[in-house]
Amino acid sequence: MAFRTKFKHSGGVKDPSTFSHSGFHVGTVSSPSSNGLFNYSVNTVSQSSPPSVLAGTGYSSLKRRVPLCKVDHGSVTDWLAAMKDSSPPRTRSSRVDADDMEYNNWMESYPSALKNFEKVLEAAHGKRIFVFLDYDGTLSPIVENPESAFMSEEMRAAVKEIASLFPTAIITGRSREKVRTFTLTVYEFVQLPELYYAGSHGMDIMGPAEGCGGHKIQGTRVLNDEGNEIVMFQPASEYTAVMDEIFKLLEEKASKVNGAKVEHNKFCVSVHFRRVNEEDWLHLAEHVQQVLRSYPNLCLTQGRKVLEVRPLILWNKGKALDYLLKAFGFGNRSDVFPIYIGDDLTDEDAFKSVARRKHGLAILVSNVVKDTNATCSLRDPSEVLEFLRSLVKWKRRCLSRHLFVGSQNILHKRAGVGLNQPLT
Ligand SMILES: O=P(O)(O)OC[C@H]1O[C@H](O[C@H]2O[C@H](CO)[C@@H](O)[C@H](O)[C@H]2O)[C@H](O)[C@@H](O)[C@@H]1O
Repeated sequence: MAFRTKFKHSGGVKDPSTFSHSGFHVGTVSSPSSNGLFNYSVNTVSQSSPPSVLAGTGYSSLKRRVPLCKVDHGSVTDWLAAMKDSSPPRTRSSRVDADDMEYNNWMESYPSALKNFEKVLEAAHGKRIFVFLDYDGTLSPIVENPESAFMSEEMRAAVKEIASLFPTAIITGRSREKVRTFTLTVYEFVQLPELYYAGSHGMDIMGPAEGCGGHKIQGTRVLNDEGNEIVMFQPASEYTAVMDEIFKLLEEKASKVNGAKVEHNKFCVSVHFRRVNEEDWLHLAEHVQQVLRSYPNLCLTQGRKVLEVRPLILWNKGKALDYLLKAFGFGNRSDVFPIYIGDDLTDEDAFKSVARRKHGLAILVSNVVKDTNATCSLRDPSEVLEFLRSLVKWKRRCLSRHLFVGSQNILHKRAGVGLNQPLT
């Protein structure tokens, strides 16, 4: 079974693989292979055919189209509309029946990866699984204060086990390196040295140094604390100073808006509006837009109640996933099976990257209806935990079966019996 999606992208975009981010763009994207102009208007995700993942579970057409990407400086009211679009005001507990029905219909198109776990295994059969995890909203629940988004000990234990069985990386908007003493890095939240980390939405990668088919991958080789060679790759390294500058400007502007919070995530500055009254959102957006006007080489993307300013380069979580697979030595292999789990707009680039591959699984974490390039879903981090545990259990079963067959063969050999003959 192939885990691939076929989506129609509208808004004048021919090749979704060329998107740089899911978000607003301010200015143009420079690409070495283009004339520097990368013009498109609105990237919407819509479905024209059912995703083939977990085929047979049925399909209900979802007519709604939600813009994922607003391009050009646009009017600030467009920004505001998108801020509201991506911030469903109600929680599931307070949703009315009609919404539940809509959600159930949606689940037919994006079936639960947990309820269909056997099908997941079937699809992954004989392939090498790589696990990619987003952090906020995937491993940790969304909370009011970004500094308190801790993952549970159970989740940490499950991720640790996953990493002992599959190459595993965290791809997050958070900072990988310490930028400010009082801001926690993603590593300080996860605390697992056995993982690889890509911070700043994939723009700050610490990955394995194996390379693909003997070819060296881009990046600087360094030794980690365990003495292993790793590779560091920062495609936006020349933006370090400008990001420091923009952080200061945005922090100053945001201080005028009650509840706004600005986070320095190294190659991305996040302006949080979760604790800002809705009537002040426009005010905040205006401030951000005003600052950005003087920085045509930066762009704005959007996450869960957060506006994120980042370098305008052709790099995103999807590119980071591709880079890491290459770094693991599996860039061009057809037997790789990446599993990517994420909850946010910025994860859509990674979902697209998985969809472009022959095999793999893109899982959206959501308990509300969302347009997405993922092929299946999990409701919330507690289901992510269950899914990871199932994966661990299954892999352990496979390994012990292997071990059992291996030891049987040794016994057969010792007894001088043919390998396929039963021992009497
Ligand atoms: O790529 P991710 O790992 O999902 O990180 C994206 C952003 O996540 C954080 O913000 C989000 O989670 C906060 C804590 O639950 C929540 O308060 C906020 O509203 C969300 O947007 C993080 O603070 C950002 O720096 C990340 O870029």
